[in-house]
Amino acid sequence: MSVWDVCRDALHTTTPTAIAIFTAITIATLLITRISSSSPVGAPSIQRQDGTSQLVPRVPYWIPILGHLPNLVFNATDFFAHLRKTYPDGIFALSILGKQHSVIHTPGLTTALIHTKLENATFEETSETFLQRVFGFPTKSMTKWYAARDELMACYKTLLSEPSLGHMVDKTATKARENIVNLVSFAGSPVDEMPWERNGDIRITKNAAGEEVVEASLLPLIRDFCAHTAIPTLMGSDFLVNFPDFPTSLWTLDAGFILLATGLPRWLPVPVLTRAHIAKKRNLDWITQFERALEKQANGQDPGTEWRNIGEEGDVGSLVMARLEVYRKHNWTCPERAAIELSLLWAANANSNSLVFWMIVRICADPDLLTKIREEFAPYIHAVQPQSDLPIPEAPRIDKLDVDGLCAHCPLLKSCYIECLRVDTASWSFKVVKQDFVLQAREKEAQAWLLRKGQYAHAGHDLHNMDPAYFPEPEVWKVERHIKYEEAEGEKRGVANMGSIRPYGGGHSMCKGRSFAFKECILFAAVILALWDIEPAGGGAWQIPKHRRATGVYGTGDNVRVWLKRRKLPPAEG
Ligand code: HEM
Repeated sequence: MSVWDVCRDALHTTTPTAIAIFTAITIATLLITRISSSSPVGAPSIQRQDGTSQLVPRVPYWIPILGHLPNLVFNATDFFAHLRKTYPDGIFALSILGKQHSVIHTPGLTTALIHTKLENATFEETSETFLQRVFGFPTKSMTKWYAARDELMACYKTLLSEPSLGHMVDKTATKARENIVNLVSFAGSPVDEMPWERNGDIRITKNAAGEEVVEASLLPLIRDFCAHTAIPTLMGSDFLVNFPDFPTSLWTLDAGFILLATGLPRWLPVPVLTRAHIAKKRNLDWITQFERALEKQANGQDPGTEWRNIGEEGDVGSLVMARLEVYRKHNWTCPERAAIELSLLWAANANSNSLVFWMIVRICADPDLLTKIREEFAPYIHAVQPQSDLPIPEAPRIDKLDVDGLCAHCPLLKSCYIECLRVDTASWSFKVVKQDFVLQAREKEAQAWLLRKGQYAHAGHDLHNMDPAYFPEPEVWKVERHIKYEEAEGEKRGVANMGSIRPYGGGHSMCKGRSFAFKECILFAAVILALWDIEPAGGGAWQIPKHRRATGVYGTGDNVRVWLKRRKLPPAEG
């Protein structure tokens, strides 16, 4: 007898009285849950003696245990927009699977949370869970992790400060200059395509004017172009030559990030999860081979012909080289090292590359803005068309590229970057509360809130970014929002800055790649727009693609098909 037969028989044999009792119990349970869940979190006995700190207001819910989980699964965006309005003081508490989660959405409280002392609240447990479940760090090696953690963290100064940051940016710029002429190669056959074209479903066709154009899917094309251009800066020039499918496998892991983070086993029949497990293993194998080659090189042995550049001064980036010393000092195995580097490569690509995609879409969708941006960056990036008598024209060439100038003197381009971080990014900072503590913004007479041990605290940066109290018409992408004009030397100069937007989190766990991310996003957007004309496939107006939630910068499920053609450039002199 099937389960269905059992249920049908049960329904037939159930008396109307039993159904009435069941319905009454269900309604009573829902009502009791709704009423009992509407008091503040925690017992009144823990209210502070001075009576100044309040318990976090709890959002009522109907279903025991699940709490607000259904709201998050089915309608998170509207649910949070409603809560932001209902709790204008900037904090409310949700219940999910019996755990209390306080969510913060005002800048003052966010600053207080991200700068709170580590003994009050910390992100570390969560990042360790990610390290093990998503990036494959062996659980049995955690003591090694604790012993080396501070030294490994200290290596991040190479990402944040000069001269190493400048070297990274220079290397990325050199590679970008080289690669951008073949953003699409017009090769006509998959074997001859550039590695970043392979996921872009490339076709050569003609536009209405009869010009040859390449039709491509924009998100995979941009994402892979950025990955193939920036990863050598961290991992050296051999890594992607040996493992050209690494970025594709990284996106597969990224698509299953949340499922991997839950710790669900590999054998569960969930295709995204299975693919993510396979991708994780493949990526770890590849990075382990890289680590073995680095180790051989460090021991004065031959790493093999496929790693011929690994020993060149400056080929592998300073962060990876600095960490190599720590790994060797603490006797880490190559698979242990690989997990840490996989987490770095994910962090370095998952957000920036999609952000460049959004910048290109938003700028190209507004032809006036595109013209102004090209005028703005013209003094810092210049490309020419070399003349030739041959029937096939030579590839264009960037003869000037000044990344510092692009970053410092192009407020409109910078404001595009900031507006995309506001609209197209949904990062949250997340902490586990380790002991009861009072959270209070620094403004005068700000309300103090009591957070309790064992709860979770989240700063929902996107809730603030979409708050009409701070950003009028928040859902509209407006580039001018972040620019202020100042008088300097008799001239009006625009200056763009982040204001209260915090896409990189803050405090102890703040993004370590933020300075590099800013420079590479500006660089990539500028080189793409300087050399290429991009329009929707088939012509016509752009449709802004719909967001699909990701871990930070949004992705999209829409296939944005575009036509790309080389811009008409001035002839090279001489
Ligand atoms: C637009 C691009 C990027 C965005 C929006 C972004 C955002 C973030 C966020 C929100 C965090 C967590 C912060 C917190 O918990 O408070 C983070 C962590 C991190 N990011 Fe980024 N990131 C970007 C690019 C990069 C790049 C290019 C790199 C490396 C080159 C990088 C390296 C890291 C690292 C190593 C961490 C972990 C920090 C830690 O555990 O202490 N990120 N990022």
